[in-house]
Amino acid sequence: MKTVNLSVCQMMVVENKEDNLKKAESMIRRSVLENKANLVVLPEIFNGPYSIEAMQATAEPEGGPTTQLLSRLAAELNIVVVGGSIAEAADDRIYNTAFIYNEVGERVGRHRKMHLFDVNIVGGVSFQESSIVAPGNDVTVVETSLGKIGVAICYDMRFPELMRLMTLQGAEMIVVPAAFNTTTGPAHWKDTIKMRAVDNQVFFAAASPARNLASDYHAYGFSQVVDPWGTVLAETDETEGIITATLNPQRLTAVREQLPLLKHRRTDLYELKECQ
Ligand SMILES: O=C(O)CCC(=O)C(=O)O
Repeated sequence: MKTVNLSVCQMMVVENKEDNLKKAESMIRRSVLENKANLVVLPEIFNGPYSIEAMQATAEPEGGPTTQLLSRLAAELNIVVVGGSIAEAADDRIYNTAFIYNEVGERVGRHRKMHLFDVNIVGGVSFQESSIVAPGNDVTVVETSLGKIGVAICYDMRFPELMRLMTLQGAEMIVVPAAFNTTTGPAHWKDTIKMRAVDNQVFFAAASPARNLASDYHAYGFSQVVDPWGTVLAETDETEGIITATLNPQRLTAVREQLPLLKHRRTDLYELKECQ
């Protein structure tokens, strides 16, 4: 991989789609102009609220206004964009999808969330994502000019097998647009980010929306970028803002050489395989 300046835009997502697109555009521009980012990441479902009703209302196909904007900005600013995720209308279904664009605005990857957030936590959050969203079936590792980027969405990051598969497929950075909440966030967000980075010896960036108390779903916030040793390179609180970290490829090489976890796996005793 190359040296990467990664910015996470922890944007305040509101009801109105156009306002969200304007906000995403201005934060992507600021990431480049103020922080010299060459990789910019947005949060999960950034163009409308994270709710069943809103996802139905904001769903659009690839090539719609949201992906057009992301592609145009990637080309104009000469950056790689991991475009958070959107409700994608395709095949008469809705997917929760991240689109990834390169420096000439080409769509170089697409991740459809594989693990859907169907939970009922007593005294806390309840959500039935599968009541509207269909699951994706593909592990996503995107080859870019900056290096190999594994992309997953929110609840996907709780599944260590998926993170390891991406690592075995060459991911050097794992980027996760996410929207944990005020129940599971304080309990698990930072530990999960750290352990996925440490287990797989990758850079790990998790991008949340800012917390909007006017919406039904209270996102946790606290976006983070962590290095392959588990050191936090950048983090924030629950409010809107941009965080930026420099990812140094020598750090990844050094950690993997000095603590060779990936080489020490007992693949004679166990294996992780992709089922077709
Ligand atoms: O895993 C969690 O606690 C939160 C997951 C989530 O909010 C999501 O997948 O959108």
